[in-house]
Amino acid sequence: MKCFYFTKDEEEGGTLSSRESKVSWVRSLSVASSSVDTRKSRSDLDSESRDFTETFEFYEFLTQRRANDLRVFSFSELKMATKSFSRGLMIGEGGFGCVYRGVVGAPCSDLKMEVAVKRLNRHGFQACFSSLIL
Ligand SMILES: Nc1ncnc2c1ncn2[C@@H]1O[C@H](COP(=O)(O)OP(=O)(O)OP(=O)(O)O)[C@@H](O)[C@H]1O
Repeated sequence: MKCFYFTKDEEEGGTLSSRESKVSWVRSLSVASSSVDTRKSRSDLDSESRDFTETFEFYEFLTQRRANDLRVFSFSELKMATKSFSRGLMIGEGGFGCVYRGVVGAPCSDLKMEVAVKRLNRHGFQACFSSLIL
């Protein structure tokens, strides 16, 4: 799992699509990072920025990691995937934080995947995920 720091400005909630299906993951974090829009300029990103995941620095980080063929999810995406870390979706708790059931979508597709999302305790603004094991 890969974890990231985020700012405290995350306000987005969200609902999940009703078109959810269980998918066996061959690799967690498996969606290619090529989905990152390489045409964005620094000024485009900075003018759109609301949190670290939308800054030019984070964008650079994503493009540098392109070689490993992993998709990096933003905190907003994981927050939405778990309905704002709903207690009703909590499936476990480890030494470093709680684990939630969630659903994430693949880019350019209606495919939905069930995942386990761990929200780390430190400041409460990091999260990571793996495939859901039932
Ligand atoms: N991929 C998963 N699918 C389903 N349930 C999971 C998954 N990962 C964790 N869980 C649930 O969450 C609980 C806590 O998992 P976690 O990985 O946080 O444990 P841990 O290794 O003790 O944690 P930590 O690394 O924080 O000490 C597990 O016991 C399990 O019930």
